[in-house]
Amino acid sequence: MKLKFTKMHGLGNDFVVLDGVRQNITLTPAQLRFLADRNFGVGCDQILLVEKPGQAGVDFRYRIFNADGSEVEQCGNGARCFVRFVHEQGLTDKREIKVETKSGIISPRLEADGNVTVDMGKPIFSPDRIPFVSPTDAVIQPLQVGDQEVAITAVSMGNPHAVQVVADVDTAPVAIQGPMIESHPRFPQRVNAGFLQVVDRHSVRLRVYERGAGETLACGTGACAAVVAGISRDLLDSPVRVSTRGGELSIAWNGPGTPVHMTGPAVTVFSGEIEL
Ligand SMILES: N[C@H](CCC[C@H](N)C(=O)O)C(=O)O
Repeated sequence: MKLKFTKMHGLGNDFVVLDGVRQNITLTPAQLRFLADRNFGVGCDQILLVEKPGQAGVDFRYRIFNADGSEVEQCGNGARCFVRFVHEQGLTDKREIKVETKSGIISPRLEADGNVTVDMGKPIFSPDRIPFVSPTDAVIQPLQVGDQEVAITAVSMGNPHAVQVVADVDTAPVAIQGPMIESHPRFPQRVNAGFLQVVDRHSVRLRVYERGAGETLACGTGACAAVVAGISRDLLDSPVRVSTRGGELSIAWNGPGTPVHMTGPAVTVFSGEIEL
């Protein structure tokens, strides 16, 4: 099967984007892993599949697959690339669209300056989806990681995140603790592991060891989860500039019961075809 694809990235978190509206696409986990393979395939952190919506009042459905072939609930950098893709492909002329994901509806908007703002929906504390009640209820919990006990805040942006505060992201044990937290028994669906350095109340540095992909240059939902965790622990005030290895995101959140808004770039690199 010849498959058309477009290679995109959001701050270096890179994607193979597939038009499942004009192409009938069903991919096995092995085919997904092949597409994501940086030596034998195209290479990416996630595959994004654009489909017709499954419900009224929504413009598209958006399915997200990690490089390991697992399907997940949400992808923030991908949402920004998604809206640029459907616009560039002529699948819509709207600048703001409603998109159905596995974890709910998000609304990405193409800004005049070329950036994209996404209403990422409301955060939920702890991947057990325990509803967030008040700042003091932010779930700060000890997690035994090898011979270390780390204090994490569990936040769901539709997908699960375990965020810990570190003194310096450059020296944080991301390569060691990342995989151990990702597959920790505390998180039966596995988890994305965030390492957050507070620079001041409106700026942070962040590294994320992503579930199903390893450390990426940026993680959109990870930036949302880190800012929500930081604000809930009274370390940050909205809006927050999040510096990742791939560049900067701006995240705004006005507290419990309100959605998180993320603003950042989305870049199309090239389009191609691959024989599957
Ligand atoms: N690895 C994530 C999915 C991709 C999220 C990330 N690329 C983003 O920009 O939010 C997970 O398994 O939940």
